[in-house]
Amino acid sequence: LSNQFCEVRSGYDEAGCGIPSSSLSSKILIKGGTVVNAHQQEVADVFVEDGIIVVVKPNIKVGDDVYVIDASGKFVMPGGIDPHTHLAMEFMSTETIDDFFSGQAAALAGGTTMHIDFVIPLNGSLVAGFEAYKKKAKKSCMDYGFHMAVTKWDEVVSREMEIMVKENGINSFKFFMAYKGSLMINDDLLLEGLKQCKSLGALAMVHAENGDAVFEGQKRMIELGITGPEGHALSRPPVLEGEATARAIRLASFINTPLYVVHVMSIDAMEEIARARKSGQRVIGEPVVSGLVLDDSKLWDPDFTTASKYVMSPPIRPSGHDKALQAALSTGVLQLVGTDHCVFNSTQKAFGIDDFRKIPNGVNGIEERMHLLWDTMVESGQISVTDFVRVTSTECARIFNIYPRKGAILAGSDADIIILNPNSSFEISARSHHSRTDTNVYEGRRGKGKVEVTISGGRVVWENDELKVSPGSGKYIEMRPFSYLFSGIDKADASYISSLNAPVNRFKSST
Ligand SMILES: NC(=O)NCCC(=O)O
Ligand SMILES: [Zn+2]
Ligand SMILES: [Zn+2]
Repeated sequence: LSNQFCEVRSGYDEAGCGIPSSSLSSKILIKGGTVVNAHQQEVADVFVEDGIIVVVKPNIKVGDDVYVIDASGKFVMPGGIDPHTHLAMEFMSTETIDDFFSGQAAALAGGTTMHIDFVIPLNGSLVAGFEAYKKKAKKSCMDYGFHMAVTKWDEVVSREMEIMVKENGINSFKFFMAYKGSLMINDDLLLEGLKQCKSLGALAMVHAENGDAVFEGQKRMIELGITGPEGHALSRPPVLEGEATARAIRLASFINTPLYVVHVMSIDAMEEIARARKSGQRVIGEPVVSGLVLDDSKLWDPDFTTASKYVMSPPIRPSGHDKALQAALSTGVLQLVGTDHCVFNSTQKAFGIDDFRKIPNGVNGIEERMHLLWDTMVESGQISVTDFVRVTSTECARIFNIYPRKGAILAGSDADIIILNPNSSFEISARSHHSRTDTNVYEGRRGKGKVEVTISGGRVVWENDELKVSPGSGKYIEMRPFSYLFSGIDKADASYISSLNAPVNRFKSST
């Protein structure tokens, strides 16, 4: 029954959960673990009360009313923050199978304690989209925030962006450069959006693929009779991701505002980001776990259910891109890791059995991200344990301006904490995962390092392979504008203007 989870409403322990009710105590002491922050690691105890970390130091003494967890030999780390998810998203004529409860329950079982989901406007309206997502998120069992997509442009949308930032706790807007005919925007809109983001101190995010060229590529595949899942990848090659990434970077440079490139899947896109960052531009690159650990080979699998589960955009690339993205993450070219968790079950994927263009795009990852990254990056020696915390949690909190409330094990931070045993191991399967989908793109993967305990908002929600989660216990985390990425932008603008060396109104008549 390991893929079931107990729903616990505060105050009682449902029969069969198997977790001592003392773990529901509002006071927790984590003893003797190695506490890891992005800036340092040290052996210390962590004392939590009423959802907040109260003190971090060695040898804390407590009374009998405290639930004590022995973490010796294990790592005590900030819960993961997934910057990129789609729960209960209406997309490609269907809706993702994980909602804000099942997706978050899966996240908690894998050591992620906060995620930032993308609000999709309703008929272009940001306010209507926000209201709809607020309702969807009522069943949340962990903390969450929102990015907002912008899919059309007029004065109303421009004003709604301001309302989102000033009244609704949103500090990032996503522009889809692909999905022609649905979410896709053009350069004109992107420029307007970048300007408005800059003036509001909000971060512009892009899904970078050339949507017009993808449309052409899809026609080409269909004309060639390539209708299976491999046609998806062949219709949108890396060059189209590189082109759109370069274009978005140059437009952001022209406006002089920071840019965040979501789901960087190819060497082509990564190299554009590397070049821009080398020149001093503020560009953030987010690889997702599928791009880091998978290659495209399974798209050619003779079984449609198997092949179609790998369809996502941008596509999972041929072998070689994965290793290059790992290297870029370990050297700081890319800064944080998301999942783009956007799951459809095999029945939904089968909508595209005759035509890959109808396969709903998206893969799982919210439960698997922390384990796969630990195994792939830390166990292999590519990154340190402190870097693991940085790329899975702290950097996300900094970029979206919620650090050190989130992303740290410090006195005063929210008690979102995981305990990872480096000597234990994990195995991934759709039979045991907590997502509602019936397939898993990481099926059969095993690795070292296991999240044994997850504490969310000061409550033990995952222990002994059992989940104890309650709908409605998650909080909406408002995110303020003008993160560190905006510091100094005004000075750069001023020096740009003085560098123009062009007189104002030089030939304009004074009359
Ligand atoms: N990535 C994907 O295939 N589905 C989710 C929507 C998006 O992020 O583009
Ligand atoms: Zn996208
Ligand atoms: Zn996405």
